Amino acid sequence: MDIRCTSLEEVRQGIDEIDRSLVSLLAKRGRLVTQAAAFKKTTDDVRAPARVEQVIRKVRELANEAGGSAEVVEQVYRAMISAFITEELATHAKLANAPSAP
Ligand SMILES: O=C(O)C(=O)C[C@]1(C(=O)O)C=C[C@@H](O)C=C1
Repeated sequence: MDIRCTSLEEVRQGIDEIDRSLVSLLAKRGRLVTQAAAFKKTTDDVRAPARVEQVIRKVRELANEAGGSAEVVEQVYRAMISAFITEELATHAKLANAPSAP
């Protein structure tokens, strides 16, 4: 059960606390996405549109189960994955240009 806030300050304290957790989880997710680049051959593999749609379907379900907005969660996830794809493409390009081990 969510705590009922009695002031805007209390609301913002709650939001700040959640942001701390979210940013930490985003950093952790980012490190996993970076590792994914090493397992992919082409830039199409990096973009993996079918996987993106699978993730979106899943997080919409999770949002509904949690009593949140599936629309908001989808928008947030599409923006987030787009940023991670940019980062993963950069990692993929670096790996492709790196000299291979003897
Ligand atoms: O699942 C992958 O293959 C990933 O690289 C992760 C991820 C994601 O952020 O969820 C990122 C890039 C792809 O477009 C698909 C999904």
